[in-house]
Amino acid sequence: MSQTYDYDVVFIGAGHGAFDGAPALTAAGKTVAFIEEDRVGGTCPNWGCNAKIILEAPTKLLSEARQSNGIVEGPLSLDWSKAMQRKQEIIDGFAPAIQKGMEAAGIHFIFGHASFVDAHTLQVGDKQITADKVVIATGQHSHRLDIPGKEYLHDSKDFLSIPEVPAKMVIIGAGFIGLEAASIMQTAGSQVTVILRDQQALPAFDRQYSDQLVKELARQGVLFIKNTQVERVEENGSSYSISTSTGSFPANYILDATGRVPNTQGLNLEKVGIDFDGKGIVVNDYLQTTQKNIYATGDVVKKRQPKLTPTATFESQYVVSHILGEEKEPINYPAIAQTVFTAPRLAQAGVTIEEAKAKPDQYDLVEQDIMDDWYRLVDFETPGQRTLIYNKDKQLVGVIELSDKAEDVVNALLPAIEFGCKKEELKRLVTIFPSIGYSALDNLG
Ligand SMILES: Cc1cc2nc3c(=O)[nH]c(=O)nc-3n(C[C@H](O)[C@H](O)[C@H](O)COP(=O)(O)OP(=O)(O)OC[C@H]3O[C@@H](n4cnc5c(N)ncnc54)[C@H](O)[C@@H]3O)c2cc1C
Ligand SMILES: NC(=O)c1ccc[n+]([C@@H]2O[C@H](COP(=O)([O-])OP(=O)(O)OC[C@H]3O[C@@H](n4cnc5c(N)ncnc54)[C@H](O)[C@@H]3O)[C@@H](O)[C@H]2O)c1
Repeated sequence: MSQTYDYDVVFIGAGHGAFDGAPALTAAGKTVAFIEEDRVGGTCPNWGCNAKIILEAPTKLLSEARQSNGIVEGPLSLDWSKAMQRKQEIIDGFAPAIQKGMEAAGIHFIFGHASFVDAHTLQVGDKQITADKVVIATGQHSHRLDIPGKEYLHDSKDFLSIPEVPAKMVIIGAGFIGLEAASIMQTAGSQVTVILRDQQALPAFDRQYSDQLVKELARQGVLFIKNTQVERVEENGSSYSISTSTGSFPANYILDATGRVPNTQGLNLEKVGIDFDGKGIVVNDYLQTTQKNIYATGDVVKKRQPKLTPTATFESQYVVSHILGEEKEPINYPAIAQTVFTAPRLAQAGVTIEEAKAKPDQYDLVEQDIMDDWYRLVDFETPGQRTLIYNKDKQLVGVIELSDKAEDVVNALLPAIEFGCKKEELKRLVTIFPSIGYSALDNLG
């Protein structure tokens, strides 16, 4: 233990930005504490990825059955309250399990809101905690529209506990959260309307692909209202009326899915000279803030890389290696895979179509219709497409796919993208047949 401080390292926040890396510190003999103001585990296990994918699972079964052209038949129905109960039972186990695991690794928990007193001192309630190094891993919270009637809007945390399937649901925003919620609820039986302030859904993805996903969700019944500003919401008996620049829309439930904002509030960052803005905390190539003994990881960091759980994990592990002196090089992000968990999925990794088209001297694009592959018929897949991107050395450097299994295809191709494999080298892999992994690697253009 340090001579002068209570702890060698204190993490503010107990999400993936903290708990994936921290045990390596105690294993190396460092003293470590987590300060957490809410549930241990943070967003992903409690009100993000895990809750979402558990709720989506039964709707996915329903979609697959519907796609089977009458082979799987019968009066199929979804019991939403049972789906919600199952989600809650699984989720309830995460926070205690993570806390137990961390405590077994020798990490202390301090509960409350942390704010800086100075670069080595944190205030939590009436206690002051000192540390040689601090890691800010405070994540993000939902952006909330500031309009008349905003009290009738729900955020993603509320949505993941929605008690019943509303007859009509309006979703404001067509990013990850908006489209995943639209896909789940339309399949579960709601009439979903998604309001976009501009033309394009999912700006993180190539326009041709995001348009194709919107088209597919519209075919399933989701109504998309583009180029529309939401102006106000009024209560109308047991429902609501949403007034916009292009008309009024009725709803029984409204989801405000207009983005997420870094949790920099109430930390007293100005006082210790840490630079930040609306996109997050400024860090250098070692994830150090403008105060060198204070690092930042995960969603709260201002960065180009997607703000996802595996990114937070990678950063947490990097920071710990840097603190231990094992890693002296700047952080070198790998290809980061990402998926929108709609039905169908949209997934990508590596060089994007936009980047490839901007540098035709460096990249070649191969566009593929996935339905050319017989294996896609096995699970009654809906039509989809894939683009592979190769560099001039014929190494696979990027992929984007819209299909029911896009996340597994991108995961299967990720090692090839990250380690710069050529098509001929990948032919050496003897994978399991028949499977989506085989299919992904067998059909490389
Ligand atoms: C609805 C939803 C679905 C998502 N789905 C996916 C997905 O499918 N796949 C994926 O990869 N990513 C997904 N994400 C993103 C993913 O959840 C985040 O990238 C990840 O949780 C970031 O981890 P983090 O540790 O940086 O932050 P968080 O998990 O948000 O943890 C931060 C913690 O800090 C605490 N905290 C904040 N301020 C203070 C303070 N001052 N004092 C004490 N404690 C504080 C918070 O209470 C919180 O527990 C989703 C997010 C949402 C909202
Ligand atoms: N599958 C996943 O991995 C997953 C799922 C959910 C969330 N996430 C993470 O969480 C982040 C946040 O997701 P998100 O969906 O909240 O944000 P987002 O940035 O993906 O989408 C926000 C959407 O809201 C729109 N918007 C913003 N302000 C608006 C306004 N005033 N009126 C109308 N529309 C407005 C934007 O144009 C955009 O389409 C994601 O970027 C991602 O990092 C990941």
